[in-house]
Amino acid sequence: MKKIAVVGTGYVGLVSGTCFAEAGNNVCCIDIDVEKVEKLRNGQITIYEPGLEKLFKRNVNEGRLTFTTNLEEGIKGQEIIFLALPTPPGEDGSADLKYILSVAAELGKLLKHDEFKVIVDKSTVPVGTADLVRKTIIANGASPECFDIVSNPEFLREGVAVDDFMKPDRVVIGYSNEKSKTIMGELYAPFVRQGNPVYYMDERSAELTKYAANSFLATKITFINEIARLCEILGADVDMVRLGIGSDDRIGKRFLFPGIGYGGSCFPKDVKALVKSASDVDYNFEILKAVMNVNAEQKVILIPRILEYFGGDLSGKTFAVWGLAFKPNTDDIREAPALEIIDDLLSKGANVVAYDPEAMDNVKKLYGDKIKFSNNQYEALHGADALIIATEWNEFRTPDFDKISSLLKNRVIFDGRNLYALDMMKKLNYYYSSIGREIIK
Ligand SMILES: NC(=O)c1ccc[n+]([C@@H]2O[C@H](COP(=O)([O-])OP(=O)(O)OC[C@H]3O[C@@H](n4cnc5c(N)ncnc54)[C@H](O)[C@@H]3O)[C@@H](O)[C@H]2O)c1
Ligand SMILES: O=c1ccn([C@@H]2O[C@H](COP(=O)(O)OP(=O)(O)O[C@H]3O[C@H](CO)[C@@H](O)[C@H](O)[C@H]3O)[C@@H](O)[C@H]2O)c(=O)[nH]1
Repeated sequence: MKKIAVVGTGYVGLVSGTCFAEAGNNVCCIDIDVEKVEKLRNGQITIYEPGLEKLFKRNVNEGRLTFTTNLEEGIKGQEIIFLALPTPPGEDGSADLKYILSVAAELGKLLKHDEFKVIVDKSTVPVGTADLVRKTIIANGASPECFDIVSNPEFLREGVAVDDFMKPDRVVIGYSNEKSKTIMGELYAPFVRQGNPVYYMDERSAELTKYAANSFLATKITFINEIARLCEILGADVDMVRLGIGSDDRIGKRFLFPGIGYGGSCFPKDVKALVKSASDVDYNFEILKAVMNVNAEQKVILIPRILEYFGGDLSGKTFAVWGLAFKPNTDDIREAPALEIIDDLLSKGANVVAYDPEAMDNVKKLYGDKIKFSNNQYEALHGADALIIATEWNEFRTPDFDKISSLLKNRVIFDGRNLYALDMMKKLNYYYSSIGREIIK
């Protein structure tokens, strides 16, 4: 059993804190957001993540998982301190380290000379941050003997975060001190029983591993999105091409689904930050610059198609939008393609009625009454001129097409996630435009 503090109780902090507690550790999560901590203390979960609530409630009830807003109280007696703080893009695209460094400065004042604590960067941070955190802590009064820094990037995906955390493909630990390596190895032992590796490496390699992983996956998605564009021009079907290449182990089937671009809180900001890190050392990361440009176009690739279908004028038209979250099984709308599509439609004078199983509350906070929200996927279709599918929630995969046809003004679907078979859409007599496939007219 380890005694752990997790500073920052957002997505990563809450998932990792809960999963560490589930493995029998004593975990105190710290956040400056008073309202959030109050809810969590009362056993109320603050994010939608399948499978998390049950573990969260069990560990809160059994006293292994506690919450506070007070850093000093939260780290008291804890041997490992995780930093799960935001690293949003700054104005120049670089990861903004203000949250990490302000907590590091506070820790410098709080660390006691007669205790040893391992301070772990769980946030996604640029190469050199471990050094910077170490220097900041020392500059604020802590002696170098009373702490060590470890870089332990997190690879969980939203929507399947509990599984990703409990059974990680790999754990990456960047360290410079044998004592910390042993402590981290003991902490992760229950999570790597599946035989998956723990890679121990230097801190700088661990920091770069995280950016390289996300940037590679964003590149893979962007590659298939460009193949999809080519398929449309050449009359090929991207879903066939995807299967044809994905069954080669060297390429792999995963993360090869074409769509309306990658979004979320990680890929967009991490690709941008790696390009900036590279340019800071005079390296021009050309592939990633292209990835960013292609993805920006991909997010709104449906708009010219919609315009063309409606003869260039969307004013007064009403669009039903299914899916607002950046991907299914989450309520997260950060950098969601749906929002860019909605903004574009509104700017062209169209009306939007949206439905998402989990993300509507978050969108309401941003849009107020600029768009309408419906109680279920079918209600959104009443009198709409077309349906736009932006997120591949399971419940959109096999809908009642009779119902859709009776509710929509026209049988028109723009599908950003390739949910339906072309043959079926032909039979149902729809105008159906998807990504990298024939348009059914
Ligand atoms: N979301 C993901 O799926 C994911 C996965 C892997 C890695 N990451 C990385 O993990 C880091 C955290 O991401 P997130 O999505 O959990 O962020 P988040 O925005 O959901 O949560 C961050 C939390 O930190 C809190 N906070 C801010 N300043 C604080 C302070 N001084 N003291 C205590 N708490 C403070 C905020 O109130 C918030 O609750 C980022 O670097 C991100 O890139 C995220
Ligand atoms: O074949 C695919 C797979 C994903 N996406 C899109 O890519 C984005 C990101 O998806 P996903 O990676 O599943 O979600 P995240 O929760 O953002 O997870 C990514 O970002 C996290 C934060 O760094 C990392 O920890 C994870 O390993 C990494 O997968 C979403 O918009 C998806 O719609 C596609 O378009 N096609």
